[in-house]
Amino acid sequence: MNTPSPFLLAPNSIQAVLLDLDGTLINTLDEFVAALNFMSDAMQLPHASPQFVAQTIGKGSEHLVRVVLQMLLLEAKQPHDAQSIEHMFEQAMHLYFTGYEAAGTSHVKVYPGVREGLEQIRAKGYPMGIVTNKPTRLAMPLLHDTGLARYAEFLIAGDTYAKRKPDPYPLIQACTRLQTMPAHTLMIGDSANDAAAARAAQCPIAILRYGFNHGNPVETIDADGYFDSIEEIARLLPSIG
Ligand SMILES: O=C(O)COP(=O)(O)O
Ligand SMILES: [Mg+2]
Repeated sequence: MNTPSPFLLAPNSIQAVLLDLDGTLINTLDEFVAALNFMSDAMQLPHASPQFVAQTIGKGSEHLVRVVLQMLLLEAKQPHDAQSIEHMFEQAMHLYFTGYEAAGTSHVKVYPGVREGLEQIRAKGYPMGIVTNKPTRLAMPLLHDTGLARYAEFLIAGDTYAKRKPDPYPLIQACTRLQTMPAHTLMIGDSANDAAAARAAQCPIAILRYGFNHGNPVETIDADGYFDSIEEIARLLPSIG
């Protein structure tokens, strides 16, 4: 851990940038909580705490809904087995999407330094792509309504391929689309999930300190550097355009 960092030692080897979405560009904790509360109300379950939601974000919607549902059933002392959970899971996913879409995008918070950083990265000549575990139907409106879509050449979402982060597959596909070698493609994320995918794809990985790292301190992530904003990362990258 914290061994020599290809990115920090050689920022001039970078030719393109990949961006995670939740916890990196935008903070949609309130939308996650609202969607899960909508689901809970319809299923007559208690509400999950925002803290529990924050530490469960980042591995895709199915993971979030499954873990929260299991936790709430235990809390409500509702008898359940693997089969009844599967049945309820389908209904829960449907309610979760309805709740998330009803929450809208008008209150979504773009983290400080994101717009400035992406503007600089683009001005310096780096093509960018987004690789998130969020499903396309939730990610696309967020990118358009926040105005962040204009910075990315493409969106690879949690349902674009059968495999998602921490699998390296979406990052390797992203490099193919950008026509850059993984070793020259910097991944910027907020969680151990992003770092595991980047390490396996052999992309350098920069981690933001402000996101959601499954409830663990960011310094426990095997990464090439930890940063307070995307603008700070942008300043390290030389102009290539
Ligand atoms: O788990 C999610 O829904 C999103 O996660 P990501 O944008 O951090 O990949
Ligand atoms: Mg994230």
